[in-house]
Amino acid sequence: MRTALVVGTGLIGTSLALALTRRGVTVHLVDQDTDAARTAASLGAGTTESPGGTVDLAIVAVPPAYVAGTLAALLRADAAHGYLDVASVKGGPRRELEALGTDPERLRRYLGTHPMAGRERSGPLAATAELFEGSPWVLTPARDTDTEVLNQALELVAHCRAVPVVMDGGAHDSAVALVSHMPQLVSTLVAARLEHADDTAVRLCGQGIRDVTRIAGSDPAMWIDILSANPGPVADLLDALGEDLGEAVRVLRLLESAEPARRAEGAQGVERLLRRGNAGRARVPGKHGSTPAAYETIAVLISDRPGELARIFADAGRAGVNIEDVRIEHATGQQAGLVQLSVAPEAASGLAAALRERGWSLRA
Ligand SMILES: NC(=O)c1ccc[n+]([C@@H]2O[C@H](COP(=O)([O-])OP(=O)(O)OC[C@H]3O[C@@H](n4cnc5c(N)ncnc54)[C@H](O)[C@@H]3O)[C@@H](O)[C@H]2O)c1
Ligand SMILES: O=C(O)C(=O)C[C@]1(C(=O)O)C=C[C@@H](O)C=C1
Repeated sequence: MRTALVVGTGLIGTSLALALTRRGVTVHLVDQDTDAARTAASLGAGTTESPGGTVDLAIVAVPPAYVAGTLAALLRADAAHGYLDVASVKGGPRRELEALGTDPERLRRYLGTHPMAGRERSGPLAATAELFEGSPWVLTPARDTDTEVLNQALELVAHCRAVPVVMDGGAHDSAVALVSHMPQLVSTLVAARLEHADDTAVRLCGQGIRDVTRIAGSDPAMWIDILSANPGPVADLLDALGEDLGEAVRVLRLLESAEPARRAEGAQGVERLLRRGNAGRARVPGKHGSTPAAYETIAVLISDRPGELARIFADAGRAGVNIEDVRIEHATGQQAGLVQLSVAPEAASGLAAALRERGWSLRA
């Protein structure tokens, strides 16, 4: 990739533009707020000059509600060879693009992505080139996504030193409901309890409450968009959390009892909740690089036809396997390449069998 167009030069757009510029890519910056684009340029993220032609990759980093409209306009203008967005929800933008009547041939050149890194602050001044380092970056290719665009996305992720994770768009939206959207609301609700709290209590805030409420400082406008695009799964999770809260209240009331047996039952109930929390917390992975995971690699031969890579990812998705990393070797002068898929060891043999069944050739 030699040239890129970044539309939306806030936190995410400017951060990835900084990373691309550092790797020698010429980045053109556009924002409906010209001050934001100028600020990004002054930080060294690229130029506000128009590309004056088709760029290699257009990256749309505007709030979720404006993603489909922005992409549709870029696609109509043939602004780039490949198109990505980075919105926090994936089902909505694609459906909207289809509903806008986007030519299916052009739609193949679009890939929905989502970097799982961010901050509670918005705008170009909050950006850093290192924002995505070691974090997952989800790619959601459709069955017919152009392989070249998928490769461009992998190049972007590599330039940002993030870790590509390939997923189906719907599975992505369910997963982020659990690991991002529900936590945002819970942090918000805990912080909201402080709004009218007594100063004597607020003065005592230590690191615990800072950790729990950091993301409560996020931009409401952005989160209205995100939650509007994923309300059902988040509401279901909060329903379940409400049951846990009910249980927490029940066992705490037991602890208030004068009867030793009821107090003992209460203590056991509290311990159960705390241990479940320990178990959940233990599953939160460190950033890639800090706790390296041992993956197994499956090598698949592909022909140089459009859509081959997207087809492998779709087949892995159907087999229920998450691809943790991917490397592609193109054999020079040959109409073939080798795709190295890294997966969790327990998933490797199942994935190999599923791919063989679907006609793929695996290299030992
Ligand atoms: N903030 C995060 O932690 C985070 C993390 C991952 C992905 N995302 C996603 O990245 C995208 C951008 O988020 P952000 O945090 O950088 O927001 P931001 O508010 O910092 O930046 C958004 C920028 O988009 C511009 N903009 C809005 N509408 C536009 C339009 N129609 N055309 C051109 N520019 C327009 C705004 O002026 C603003 O500068 C969102 O889709 C969000 O879901 C955010
Ligand atoms: O750490 C933060 O402040 C974030 O905003 C990060 C976070 C997240 O929930 O992990 C928030 C929303 C984005 O879609 C992706 C990342």
